[in-house]
Amino acid sequence: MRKRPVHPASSPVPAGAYTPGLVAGGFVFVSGQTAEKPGSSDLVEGDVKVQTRQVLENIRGILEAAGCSLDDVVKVTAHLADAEDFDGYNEIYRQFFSVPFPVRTTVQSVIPGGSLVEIDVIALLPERPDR
Ligand SMILES: CC(=[NH2+])C(=O)[O-]
Repeated sequence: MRKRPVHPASSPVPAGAYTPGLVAGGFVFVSGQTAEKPGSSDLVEGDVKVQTRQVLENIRGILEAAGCSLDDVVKVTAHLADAEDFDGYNEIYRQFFSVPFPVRTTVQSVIPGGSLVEIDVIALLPERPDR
């Protein structure tokens, strides 16, 4: 299969016409994740730190279901509803990634649904002879 969908039961229920993750061409592409609780479409309650942690846990679950981890992430795009939240978001982000950090873009955006943060990533799948 040229595109393998990744949709673990633990990931939030997609709120639109997208798949949580797609494996293609040796990469895992993860859709923008908001701070929804696992298996739900309800947002976790809390500030940008709480929400960033939830978003990154959601991304971790999708990557693990695809066969890789946060250590394999090469590209991150993050949207903050309020640029003033940058420091709180960045503090939590640093707890999930280590040097060499993925390349990253962080912008302020209008995020539908009320999440304070939305993040999408691209990760490299570890090489395996059967893939
Ligand atoms: C939440 C999301 N990824 C979307 O595109 O609606």
